[in-house]
Amino acid sequence: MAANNNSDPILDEGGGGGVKHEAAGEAGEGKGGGGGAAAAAATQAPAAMLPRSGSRPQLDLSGAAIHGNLEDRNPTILLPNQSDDISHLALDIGGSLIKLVYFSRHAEHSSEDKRKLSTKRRLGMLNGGRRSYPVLGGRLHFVKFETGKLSECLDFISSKQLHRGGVDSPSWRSGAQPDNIVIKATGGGAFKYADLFKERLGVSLEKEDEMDCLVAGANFLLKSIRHEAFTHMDGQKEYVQIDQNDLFPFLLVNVGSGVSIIKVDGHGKFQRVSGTNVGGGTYWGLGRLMTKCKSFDELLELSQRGDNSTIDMLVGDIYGGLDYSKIGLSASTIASSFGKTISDDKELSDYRPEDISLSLLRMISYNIGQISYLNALRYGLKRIFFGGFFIRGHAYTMDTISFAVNFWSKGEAKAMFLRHEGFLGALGAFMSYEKHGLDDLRIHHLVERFPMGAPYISWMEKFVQKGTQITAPVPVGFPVTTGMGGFERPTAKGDILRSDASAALNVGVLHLVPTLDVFPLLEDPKMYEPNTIDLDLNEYKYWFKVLSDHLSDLVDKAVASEGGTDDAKRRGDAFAHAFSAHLARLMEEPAAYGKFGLANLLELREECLREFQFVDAYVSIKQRENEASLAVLPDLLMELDSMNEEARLLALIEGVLAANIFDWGSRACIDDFDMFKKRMLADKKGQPYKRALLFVDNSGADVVLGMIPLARELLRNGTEVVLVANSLPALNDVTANELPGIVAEAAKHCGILRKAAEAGGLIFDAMAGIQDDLKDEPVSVPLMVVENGCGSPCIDFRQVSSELAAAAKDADLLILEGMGRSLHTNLNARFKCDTLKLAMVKNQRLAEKLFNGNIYDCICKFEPVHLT
Ligand SMILES: Nc1ncnc2c1ncn2[C@@H]1O[C@H](COP(=O)(O)OP(=O)(O)OP(=O)(O)O)[C@@H](O)[C@H]1O
Ligand SMILES: CC(C)(CO)[C@@H](O)C(=O)NCCC(=O)O
Ligand SMILES: [Mn+2]
Repeated sequence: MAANNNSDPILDEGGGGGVKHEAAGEAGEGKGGGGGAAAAAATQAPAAMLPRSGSRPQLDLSGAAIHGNLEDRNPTILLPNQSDDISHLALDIGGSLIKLVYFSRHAEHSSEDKRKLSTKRRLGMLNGGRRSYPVLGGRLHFVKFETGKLSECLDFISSKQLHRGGVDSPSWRSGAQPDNIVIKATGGGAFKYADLFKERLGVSLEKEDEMDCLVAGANFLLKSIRHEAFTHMDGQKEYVQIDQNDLFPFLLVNVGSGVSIIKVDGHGKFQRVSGTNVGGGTYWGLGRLMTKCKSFDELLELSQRGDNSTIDMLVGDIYGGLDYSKIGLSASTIASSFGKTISDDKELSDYRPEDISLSLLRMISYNIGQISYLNALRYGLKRIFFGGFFIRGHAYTMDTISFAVNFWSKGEAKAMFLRHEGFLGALGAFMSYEKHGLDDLRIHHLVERFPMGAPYISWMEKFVQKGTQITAPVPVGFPVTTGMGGFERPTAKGDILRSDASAALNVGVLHLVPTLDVFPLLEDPKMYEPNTIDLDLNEYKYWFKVLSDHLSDLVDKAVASEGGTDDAKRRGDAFAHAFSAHLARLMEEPAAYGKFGLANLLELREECLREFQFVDAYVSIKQRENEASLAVLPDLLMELDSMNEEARLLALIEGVLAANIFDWGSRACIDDFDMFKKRMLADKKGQPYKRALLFVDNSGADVVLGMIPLARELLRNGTEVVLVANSLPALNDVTANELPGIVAEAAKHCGILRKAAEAGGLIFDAMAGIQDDLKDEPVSVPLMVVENGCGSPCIDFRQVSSELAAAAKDADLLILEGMGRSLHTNLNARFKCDTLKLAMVKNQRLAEKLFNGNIYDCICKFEPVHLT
């Protein structure tokens, strides 16, 4: 059988640039193959009815579309942009910046099709009411404006109608004037600008206490976002796993215009213990006066090229170049910030703005770090979280603060930073809306995405023009410490700081998905790590190249999948720019989006396609593959049925692996087949598996000639089979929407499949033209299809669909198939039931790295729970 017949167009080198049509035809010569490639009847739904996930959020398709079976009498019409009329917006109006957090919600797409309902009934999921989730599903967006440009902020709110619940809220569409809209607001501006909001937008600001909000926001982030907090030392960012049971007490330092220092003891339990008026406003204000910079970012950017030793008086300046080691001060330690400017008879204009900016930045950051440490010491606290927009994700600022904390506490206290640094107050204000129920959110309900702002077409054009600007490398300071208390000057990688437009690439949109669950069969969810290999810079470089090389091919496919129209081409262009921008961003800072693994990277690409409204780039390729494979299925089934049980099991597993290990000269790097066979055959007299979850991968030969025949064998043994497929398209992976159609087609050739599919609610009506193969033994166990909650070629078992979680409850066998789900992710994952991981390693580099093996080596890893 051809090695690449279940080729994954991106994950494998072997597969090349696309799904090989011929592969299914070639399958006949192999061990587990059938013959011929005559076209079978189309099995797939037209593109219009494709992905609809109940679990993961959907793209913002702008137009209405029919959902469900087109043949249905009353198909549901989706209004994808529709949202509810709840309060959507909260504000934090500070001395320097206005922060907005707003929520957009997608309507619950009512009618689920018959199949899904029947699956849910079978899985016991229909007993509760419709609103079984305490939290609303939707997205949280984060935006900021300068307080000095308040009217821009008002225009933004007004253009998006955020104060009325969003452009698509019913009240807005019906033109109803909301009479008494109340918006939660915190920060001084909630008092100062209340009248202006009333006047301009007709809304009342409901004031929430600033400190309450800061604490609520920080607690929420630390509780609910997996990679929120990180340390930053010597240019290295490291995410910190927060132990929920050991979070309090901590010190929260919010560095805004001024600095508030708060001791936090629990939810709503805190005390503002100190503060300092030397803060972000000081840096920006003094800096502006002294350097004539026009923006904060310009000032920060200058500092990256500065040398503070021309301005600061160093210990060495005082000690004739020597360290004062007796008290622990190196010659390069700043003895007195700006101290050098006293002795010179120089004017301000004689100093380089770069040097001034750096001196100021160091003075203020160091001072904040030191005061924070003293307060931590005062209350015996070990952890200090720093927020506020003064931090601005700037490496040098964070390093300086960390250095001060580390130096003065002799390593006892730890400075940590928050990805949503400046949004603590606004988030806290947002959380004070009770009806959002955000308190009930758990970590697995949140998915962070990094959209570029599509699908606003006019904006997209701008994006294409600006693409190069955004993708330009952005410098970050990588300061080097010099022993006792000193820093060398930062070495900048370039000369501009990430612009505010692309600063959106730091904080994504938070998707609240209450239907996601932790997979209940994970042995230890706390220890679970989906990604097999850490994406370090080297790995990034490799994947950057793979993904970049493949980009134009993907764009071609995507554009073709949308009919190749001008609009599709434009979107294709925009997608390419957007995805390249993401890659460039991650290359310069792999941890920019939180702790990012290969699974996240691959999902990012799929999400990016969706953002630019490419519903399913591989739709026609998948269709063609399925047809070709279905045409050879009857022959394969016949061949399989002529074998004895043992030979058949081997042929089935090889069929899934899509390789004849011997003919290909490849070996099995992990080969537990005999163990699996023993469990399946020898132990069979005892007890067959009760329920198997089969995680399927690619369309075409992979699913039709690999997984479906394997499913059939399990059914024949009396095992219930649940086929688990993607909720949303990803590459050529088969989706949960497509799979029932494929199974129904396959069932035309096989009584076992047909009976099981009927029992599982996959087939309702007696099908015309069915070939009733009476040789098949009768089975009554059902065959079901459930969605996995993902739109990625990989799977993260911490966040799966509630359907899958329900199906897992009675499962005693998992079969994970394909590189994405059983190699790139989950190779080392342990489950509470027997697990079979099947994959062919279609990537030389990975084969070497993981197994010291070769491309086309195979993995058949069986992990029984009771090794007896
Ligand atoms: N684009 C920007 N414009 C102005 N200041 C910025 C910008 N980006 C970062 N900053 C820094 O962030 C600081 C403001 O941070 P933040 O928004 O957390 O405080 P604030 O809420 O405005 O102030 P306060 O809480 O004291 O009222 C500024 O003083 C400046 O140092
Ligand atoms: C006045 C606030 C709380 C406004 O956000 C802030 O700017 C601040 O904490 N300033 C420092 C004031 C002080 O404690 O000295
Ligand atoms: Mn503030």
